[in-house]
Amino acid sequence: MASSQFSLPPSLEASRIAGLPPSAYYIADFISEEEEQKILEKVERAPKARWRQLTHRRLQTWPSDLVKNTLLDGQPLPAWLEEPIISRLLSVPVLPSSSDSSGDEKEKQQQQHIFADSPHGRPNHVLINEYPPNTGIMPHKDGAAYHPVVCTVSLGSSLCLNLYKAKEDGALDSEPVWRILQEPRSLLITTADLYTEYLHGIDPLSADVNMSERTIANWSLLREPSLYQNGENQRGVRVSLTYRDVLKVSKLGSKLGPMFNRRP
Ligand SMILES: O=C(O)CCC(=O)C(=O)O
Ligand SMILES: [Fe+2]
Repeated sequence: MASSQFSLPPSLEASRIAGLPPSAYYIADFISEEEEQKILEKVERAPKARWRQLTHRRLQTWPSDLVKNTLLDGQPLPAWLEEPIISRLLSVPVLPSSSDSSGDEKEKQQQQHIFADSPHGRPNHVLINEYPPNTGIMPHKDGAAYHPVVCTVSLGSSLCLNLYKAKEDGALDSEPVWRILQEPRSLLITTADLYTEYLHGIDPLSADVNMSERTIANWSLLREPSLYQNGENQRGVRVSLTYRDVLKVSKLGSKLGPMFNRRP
């Protein structure tokens, strides 16, 4: 069987998830099967010390853990997390190209790419989470360390991400307001209100159920909705790569004095 190829939309606008607060985007075939396999191998072969084991889930952080919400400048991201994902991410304009050349500066920037407004103009940090069936992540917000653009590439298996609205008193409705199905090789981008006003989480289930055009926000953007015609998704091991721009990067070298601060 020929392996699948990636396929990008002309602009993110074409991949907007309708019915969600602006802006969330879903691209089903962001990477090819071959690229997916290469990345999964790298994740699995990372040195054991790279993994942090939580009760049910394990994770890796690249290039390093944050210290007080700060990324210590030093190591760049490894090549296998840079290519092809970051350049592909930055190659998709947010808005369709307009024939009107008199567009203002703001509009031009938005046309560039999804990280055009972030402090470093690109993601500088990747969190890798591994979810065997029956594992998930509690509803949470991603907090103040990052620019509010989250790009998640899914590998290995499909599962549903739930979005919750926090009530005035901080309590949480038990039912999600929306569910997004993330297929392997897909890219999900969430920004703005979805970052600041809503929580996201993954239920620890062996299967996602009750899925349909009515209950899954990105149903019309799925690669293979026919796989879920009975409303069910049996989960396998799903690995996610979460790309973000950490706002604060500490120039450790400059604190150590001029000897350490020379750049070739
Ligand atoms: O795996 C995912 O899709 C979500 C991960 C997540 O929410 C996080 O790491 O903050
Ligand atoms: Fe998160």
